[in-house]
Amino acid sequence: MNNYIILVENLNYKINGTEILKNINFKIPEGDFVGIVGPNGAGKSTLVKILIGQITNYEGKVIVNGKIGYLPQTQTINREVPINAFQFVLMGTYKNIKNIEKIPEILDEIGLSGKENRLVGNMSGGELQRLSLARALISEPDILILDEPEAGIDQMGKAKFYELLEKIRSERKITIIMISHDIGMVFEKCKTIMCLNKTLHCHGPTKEIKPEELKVLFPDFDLWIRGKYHYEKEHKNVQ
Ligand SMILES: Nc1ncnc2c1ncn2[C@@H]1O[C@H](COP(=O)(O)OP(=O)(O)OP(=O)(O)O)[C@@H](O)[C@H]1O
Repeated sequence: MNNYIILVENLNYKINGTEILKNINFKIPEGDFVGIVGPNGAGKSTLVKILIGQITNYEGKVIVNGKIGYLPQTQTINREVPINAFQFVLMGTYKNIKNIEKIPEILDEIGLSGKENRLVGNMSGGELQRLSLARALISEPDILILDEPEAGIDQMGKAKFYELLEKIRSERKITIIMISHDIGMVFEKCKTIMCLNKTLHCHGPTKEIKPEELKVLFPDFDLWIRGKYHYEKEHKNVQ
């Protein structure tokens, strides 16, 4: 595969002599929707910090062929800061203040049309997640990277958010990389799965990865699979 938007070769990263990531190799093609799964402490957030340039003292080759929009976990957002939705999205314009004109359009795209004046502190977890998405999109990224977008959102909010992500991916033709602990949703929504536990345990198209392959990494995996079937049975036709 020659066409890639991200290339990682022989990546190794240690903290105080402890191996955090070991000999990681992968390519991500343009337009992919990748779910990164792995147990707690597997190195998922560390890998993302390397991709977004927050960690630089690694060994190996990391090439990113595009602009990244990053969504941190919603819980890291300080709701006490008295700003409204418009001002929150404005933060994402960073070096390109001209994009300010696109804020109403982007709020419309993420389903918060006309909510410019709503205080961020009064928003639900799901609304805040979508607003973070707007903040990341305002810089018109080629790659969207999300860290556990399901954290703090109820099941229905999650399903809607994943549908929105898929719509944005296909309409804007961007690449999405998402860390997730929701294996059921990852199997359902992502095109590709990357399973990390210090080394890259497996990486490939979702339909070619067997849930059993992930069992060794997730002791309570059966629970997640049951959750997936519950979702399919109970909520499939709910909009
Ligand atoms: N600044 C740091 N100093 C020491 N150890 C660290 C530091 N940052 C991360 N680690 C360690 O690196 C390992 C990987 O952490 P990381 O946060 O990348 O895992 P993760 O897969 O994202 O975990 P989780 O699913 O729990 O968020 C963990 O063992 C963690 O304790």
